[in-house]
Amino acid sequence: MAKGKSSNPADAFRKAQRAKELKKNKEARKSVRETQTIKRDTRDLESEIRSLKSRPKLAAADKTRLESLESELEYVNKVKEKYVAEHPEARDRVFRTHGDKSRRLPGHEDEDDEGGGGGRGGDKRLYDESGRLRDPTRSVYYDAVYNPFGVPPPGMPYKERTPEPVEESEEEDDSDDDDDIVMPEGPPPGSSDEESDDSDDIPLPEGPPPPKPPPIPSGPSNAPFMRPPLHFTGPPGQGMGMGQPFLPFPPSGPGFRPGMHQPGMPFRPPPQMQQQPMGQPGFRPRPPRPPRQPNMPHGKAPVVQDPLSDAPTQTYQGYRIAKAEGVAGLPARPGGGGDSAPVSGAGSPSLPAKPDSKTNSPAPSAAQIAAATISAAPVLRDLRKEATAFVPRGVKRKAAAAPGAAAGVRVNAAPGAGEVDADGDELRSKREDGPGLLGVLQGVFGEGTGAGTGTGIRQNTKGGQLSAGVVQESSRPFVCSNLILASISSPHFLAAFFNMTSFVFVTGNANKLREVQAILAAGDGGIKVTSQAVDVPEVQGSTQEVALAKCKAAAEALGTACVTEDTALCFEALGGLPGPYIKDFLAKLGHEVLSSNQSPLCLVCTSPPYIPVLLYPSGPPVALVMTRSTHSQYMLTPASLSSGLNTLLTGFPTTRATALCTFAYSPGPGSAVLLFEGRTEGHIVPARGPTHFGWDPVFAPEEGGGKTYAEMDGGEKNKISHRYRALEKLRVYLQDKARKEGKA
Ligand SMILES: O=c1[nH]c(=O)c2ncn([C@@H]3O[C@H](COP(=O)(O)OP(=O)(O)OP(=O)(O)O)[C@@H](O)[C@H]3O)c2[nH]1
Ligand SMILES: [Mg+2]
Repeated sequence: MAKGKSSNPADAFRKAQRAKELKKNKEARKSVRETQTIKRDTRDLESEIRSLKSRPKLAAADKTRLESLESELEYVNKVKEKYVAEHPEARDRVFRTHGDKSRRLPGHEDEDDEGGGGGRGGDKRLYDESGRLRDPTRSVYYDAVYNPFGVPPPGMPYKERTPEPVEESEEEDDSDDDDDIVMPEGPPPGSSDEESDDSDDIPLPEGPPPPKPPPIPSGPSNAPFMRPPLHFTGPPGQGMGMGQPFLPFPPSGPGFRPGMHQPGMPFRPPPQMQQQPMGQPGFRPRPPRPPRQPNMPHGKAPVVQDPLSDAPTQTYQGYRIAKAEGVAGLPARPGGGGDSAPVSGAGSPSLPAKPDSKTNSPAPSAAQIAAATISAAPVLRDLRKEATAFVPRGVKRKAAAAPGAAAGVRVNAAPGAGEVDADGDELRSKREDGPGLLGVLQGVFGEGTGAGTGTGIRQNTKGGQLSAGVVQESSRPFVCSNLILASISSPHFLAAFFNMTSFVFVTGNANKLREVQAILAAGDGGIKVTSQAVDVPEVQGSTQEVALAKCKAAAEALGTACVTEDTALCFEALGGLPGPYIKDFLAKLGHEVLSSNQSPLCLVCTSPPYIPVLLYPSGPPVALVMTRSTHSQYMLTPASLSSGLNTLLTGFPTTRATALCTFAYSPGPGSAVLLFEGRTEGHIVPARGPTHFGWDPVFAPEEGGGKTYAEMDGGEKNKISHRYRALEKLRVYLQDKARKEGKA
């Protein structure tokens, strides 16, 4: 592989294309510059040179300036000479300075001398008597549809666009006409140009000059402004002034203005009116200018946009349109028959179709040519097309795919968010109804009834908003907004609005406290418990007396409201004993010695006959205590009352017992104490189950299905226990009390 060359043929091709393009652009720019140089008017240059030379003494700066001007003039003339050598017929248009009369064709010596001001003749030559521009198409503001008079916007100075070489020559022709200069015989200068896509040079047509234009029918000479026809709708190749009959224009009444298109009548503007009366020698009808294409600058659209050119910038759209329609559709200009108007064959059904080079359509006949009409239909701009000319291709493709969407193919920008309807709007599917906040609250606090009292939540519609009410005794619902509902879960709110209260439970028994908390937690809530261990003396007496004394002492010790609890286990057979003294009994006796889950006790008699005796704890509560009576003999004696709480009832006809719980509430020191009792009936049975809480193993409640308290789990016991029943009464009291206090 050669060094420095790309191994990628695609890259190499791209580079070659790029180089080719750059070269072409460079040549195009060069060509444009040369074109501008060729058409440059050197009179100002020569005038300044003469002025400088006429001075007796030149300063250094003036000398430099003179040299620069001379050098510049020499360069311009050199370029012009070169061009004239290739296009001799263009000599007069190229050399038109005062100092270069020698270079001009005979008969043109006086040209430009009359103008005085040169150039474009000043204001008086710009405007006609009625103050309108003689040639509005030269105005940079000219638009065939929107500004046919070329009037500058308010506050803006009038500016002329830079003419193309061809137009320059026309311009000169026009000025010649204006100056009443008799034109020499021969082809008009304007016919020397040839339209071409390639603007690299100024091609001049070969062959004979075009014939003289046909006579123009006379029109109203007092027409204030006549615009050249916009469209020549004759067959291609037959431009104006090609010997074809020029169709007469419809008569125009006084005050006729371009653009006043009468309905149902094709608009055919009259030919350009010149100051010189038509028909006089020297009069040459101005050839029609090509109509301005939408978004195209005036005049021809050069294929290559020269950034250095002072010509109005041509838009891309204009270039595309010119290339696709205008330039491609321009007829060949045989021999240069003056400026050609774009030919439209497809625009009118009465006109012959434009010949297609691909299909080798025959050339239009004379009849077709004769039937050609000039159309001045306004050029309608497709603004939408213009605006979207630069839309990226990818977007266009998507837009082109849009009809598919109409056929049902839709893009859901939020998949999963839901179905869309025919209009693409999301269909709001009904969500499954959940309990919602209201439902949750109602599940917790109940659903308040309309007129009754009690606590509950119910929906209330007010002002379209979901509200909730708490039905209380007053039957006056508390209405709150959704925002307040959101804060209902706070304990403070619950305590305040649902009569939640708390109390201090004075006890030294952890098992008691645990059960109280569990019972309250399993209930309908609303009561918080804190515990305090206070060593208070327990008096003797009935359960009530003991409970009252205990609570009173606790309240006084604490100096505040409190709750105490006292438990009694009352054996029926013993007249209610141990009752409130069960704690001491339990402490002394404990549980029974034998229990069903213990291994059989093997007793061995050490005296003759030494018969081993196996004793099992089943059967009647017979407990035998083996005592040594002699040194060689052991005796089995009943255990009797000597051991175990459950053995207290041995020999008694009933084992029935009552578990009694008494809660005592003191509102405070010195206040009356309230008692709340709960009872659970059962039997004293041999101990079964865990032994961690008092006499639970030996108490079998009647509702327990034969189980002892100890054999039940916490939940089971707390539903039927003496403590639960007493506590429930206390809760109801405290909540009612709180409600009443809250109400007050
Ligand atoms: O098996 C049991 N199941 C129970 O449900 C239960 N409740 C109380 N007890 C026991 O009965 C005596 C009560 O005496 P008691 O009321 O004076 O209680 P206490 O002194 O332990 O505490 P407190 O007085 O500080 O509250 C104490 O030995 C408690 O252990 C229970 N035993
Ligand atoms: Mg106690």
